[in-house]
Amino acid sequence: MNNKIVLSNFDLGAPEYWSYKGEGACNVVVSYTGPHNPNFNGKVLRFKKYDKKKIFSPPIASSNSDIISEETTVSDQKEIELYKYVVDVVSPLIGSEYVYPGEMIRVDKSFIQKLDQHIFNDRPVFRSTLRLDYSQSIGFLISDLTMFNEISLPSSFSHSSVLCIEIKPKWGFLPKSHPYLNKEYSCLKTCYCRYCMHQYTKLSQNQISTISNYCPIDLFSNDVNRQMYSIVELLCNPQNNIKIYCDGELEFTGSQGGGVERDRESSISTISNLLKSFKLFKGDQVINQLSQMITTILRKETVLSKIKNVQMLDRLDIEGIYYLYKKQNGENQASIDGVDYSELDKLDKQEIEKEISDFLLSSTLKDCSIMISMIFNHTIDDNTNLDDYQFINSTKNPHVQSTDNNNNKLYYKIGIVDLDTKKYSSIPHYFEHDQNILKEFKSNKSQDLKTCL
Ligand SMILES: O=P(O)(O)O[C@@H]1[C@@H](OP(=O)(O)O)[C@H](OP(=O)(O)O)[C@H](O)[C@H](OP(=O)(O)O)[C@H]1OP(=O)(O)O
Ligand SMILES: Nc1ncnc2c1ncn2[C@@H]1O[C@H](COP(=O)(O)OP(=O)(O)OP(=O)(O)O)[C@@H](O)[C@H]1O
Repeated sequence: MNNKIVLSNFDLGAPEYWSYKGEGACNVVVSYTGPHNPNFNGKVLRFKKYDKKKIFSPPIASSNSDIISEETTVSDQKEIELYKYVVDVVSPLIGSEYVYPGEMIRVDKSFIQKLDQHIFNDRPVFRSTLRLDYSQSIGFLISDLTMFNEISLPSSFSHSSVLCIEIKPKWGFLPKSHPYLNKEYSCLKTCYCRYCMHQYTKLSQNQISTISNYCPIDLFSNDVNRQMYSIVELLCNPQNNIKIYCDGELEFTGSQGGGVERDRESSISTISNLLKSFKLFKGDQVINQLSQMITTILRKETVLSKIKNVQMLDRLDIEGIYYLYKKQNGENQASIDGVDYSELDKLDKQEIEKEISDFLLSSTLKDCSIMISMIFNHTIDDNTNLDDYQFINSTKNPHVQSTDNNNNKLYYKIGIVDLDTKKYSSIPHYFEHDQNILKEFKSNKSQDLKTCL
């Protein structure tokens, strides 16, 4: 295998050629909207934001023999490590067909500074306090997963809009019961999923205004009705878990995703009107038809099971991992009555390292997003039977016959984004966060709340 990573030098043109596309907690993504350029059409750039915790990042000579470059900063080194992690570790586990690591490119610092100013007013206010990291000189040039540029579609699709649904599914499994789990909460922890419990903390901190009925256990369940229900609930209460792009533009998300705060009815009508305006859907059943469409695509693919399998590398739960973390760091472990750590004490040094690295890998997949873009050339109405449609993964079938009858065909592609590494040093925070979520949930959940099993 060729391990050399080439840092390509591109003239990215004027910062004004790039438009704000989206962002999460750590990265900003811009898409190319400048004059025709085969290097950039249908591509996005992903840049890191300034990391508050970073103390100092002087330029240093590259010590990494895998890298072909003249000079890299500490901040750049992190990006290079991230790239290698996605390509060498994550991609083989979740399937290279779903991973678009893109190309690592060298970027002029003044470009980043100017781009930062250019996009500032388009960014959600609650995110915009963290500016782009001016010390970086590396960016990622990635295929725009909201579009279909690199795939040749039949000419009858040339006037159809591209619909892209992005889902941040979160944790799709329940932990096993372990003898070292905090007894006060262990019954809750094994019956209610992390997402559903976390809703109560988010509500108490005014991050959300209503508890969502979306449950990741439904989405990952493989039960078609539970899956469809989960997508409907995501659409009705989007928070930061669902986004809708039409022709590459972000048109709908929740307030936590950078959108407007809406109630259930308003979300339903906004989505229905939006998809009707793009002539993608018509009638009264837009939400149900859309959720069936997404469910059908996900069920044809292995993306959910692959994500869940990696998430389940969290075998010991954060309560076990934090115990091992403290042991590694020589911290005193207070013995708690009735709590049995013997299972953990049996692990040797290598086994502890393996459990912790698998836990961090799992944490990456607990926070990733799935982008599903689709294109179809007939408006879907209430009478459209989606079972009559042929759902075609366009990346697996790139050679489309233009003479085919394309009336009942829907082409889609899927990419998983945000596969960033999670930090070892975050383990104490993860433990504290976990216990706070459990505490808040225990004091506020109603007696008759249905479990996530
Ligand atoms: O811990 P969680 O489940 O709240 O996840 C965090 C996300 O919150 P969410 O619950 O999805 O709203 C959080 O998302 P938001 O900033 O809330 O949109 C980040 O993705 C965060 O990642 P990082 O630590 O900044 O790399 C996520 O932190 P990690 O736990 O993945 O490190
Ligand atoms: N390849 C891509 N094509 C199109 N849009 C993308 C692509 N990658 C990311 N995006 C958009 O940009 C947004 C932010 O990207 P990303 O999730 O990587 O940021 P992040 O800061 O790492 O997120 P998080 O808060 O989850 O850590 C995504 O939610 C998605 O809408």
